[in-house]
Amino acid sequence: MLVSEIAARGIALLGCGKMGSAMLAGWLDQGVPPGLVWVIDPNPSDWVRQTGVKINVPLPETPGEAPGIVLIAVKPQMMGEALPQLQRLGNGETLFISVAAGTSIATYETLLGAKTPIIRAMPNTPAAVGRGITAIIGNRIASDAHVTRADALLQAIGQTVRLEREAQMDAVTGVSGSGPAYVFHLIEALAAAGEAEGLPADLAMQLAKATVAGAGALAEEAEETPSQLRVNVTSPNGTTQAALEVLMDEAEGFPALMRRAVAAATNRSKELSRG
Ligand SMILES: NC(=O)C1=CN([C@@H]2O[C@H](COP(=O)(O)OP(=O)(O)OC[C@H]3O[C@@H](n4cnc5c(N)ncnc54)[C@H](OP(=O)(O)O)[C@@H]3O)[C@@H](O)[C@H]2O)C=CC1
Ligand SMILES: O=C(O)[C@@H]1CCC=N1
Repeated sequence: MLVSEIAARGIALLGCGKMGSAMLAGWLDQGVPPGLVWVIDPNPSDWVRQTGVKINVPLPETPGEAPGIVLIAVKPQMMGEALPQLQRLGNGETLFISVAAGTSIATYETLLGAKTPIIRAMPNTPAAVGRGITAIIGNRIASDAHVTRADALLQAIGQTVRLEREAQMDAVTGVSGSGPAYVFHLIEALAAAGEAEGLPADLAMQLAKATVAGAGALAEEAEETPSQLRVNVTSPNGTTQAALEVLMDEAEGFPALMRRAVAAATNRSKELSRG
């Protein structure tokens, strides 16, 4: 299904910051006419302003003319203030898709009505270059056709995966939603370590970025597992082995640290869901 077909009845984007803009860029790239997009955001960026979308224009009131899709991309903390203006589109023809972390389907059903088709989604920021991954799950009202439409719309910014249970969303947020930040921090730390070993800062950063980008591409494209790819780098008693003995330390190494980091993000997502 083409994104431009899905957008035929219009898309309203509530919140057009980093994530909303990444999605908007993906849709426009895929041929969605800007005139079919309503952006609701108090401070749209210069980029959003020059796209030609309708900005802070009242949505049509007439039944049948309301946007077919509302995509919610405000911070969870702003939801109480932002969402009520769209309440009248609940319990109707409009499909709601939310990318907000830690805002449960039940919260939307309370605000919009239990008969509203709702898709909860968790994307990540590589969406800005069309390389995101978004996990999705629908409420009981959402039909296969609704989920397929949401899936196709979110594929404009990368891969999608469908979840079996909403409860999985907290761990998904901890792994892929927040995950890009861990990788960016890895780049920072790798470059800083290179500098500490005497490399100039810009050279260390270039090496670190290209290494992470290249290893990521290889992990996605190669037939071998990441474990085998790691083994392929590691010569017996060589340099990599020396580093991995530090990184794989059971108590203080990378796996233990990552376990704690992902648990912290997952728990924060659960806390946000409780409100
Ligand atoms: N960034 C990320 O990596 C990811 C974010 N998410 C989720 O995406 C959502 C958006 O995050 P992100 O794009 O990073 O945040 P941003 O702050 O970049 O974007 C949110 C936008 O909403 C605007 N806004 C604030 N109040 C209102 C309102 N009342 N009505 C309409 N718009 C409003 C903000 O304007 P202003 O700046 O002027 O306040 C801003 O432009 C969040 O719920 C987050 O959990 C999900 C996955 C990954
Ligand atoms: O930090 C956050 O809360 C959001 C959700 C996932 C990534 N950013």
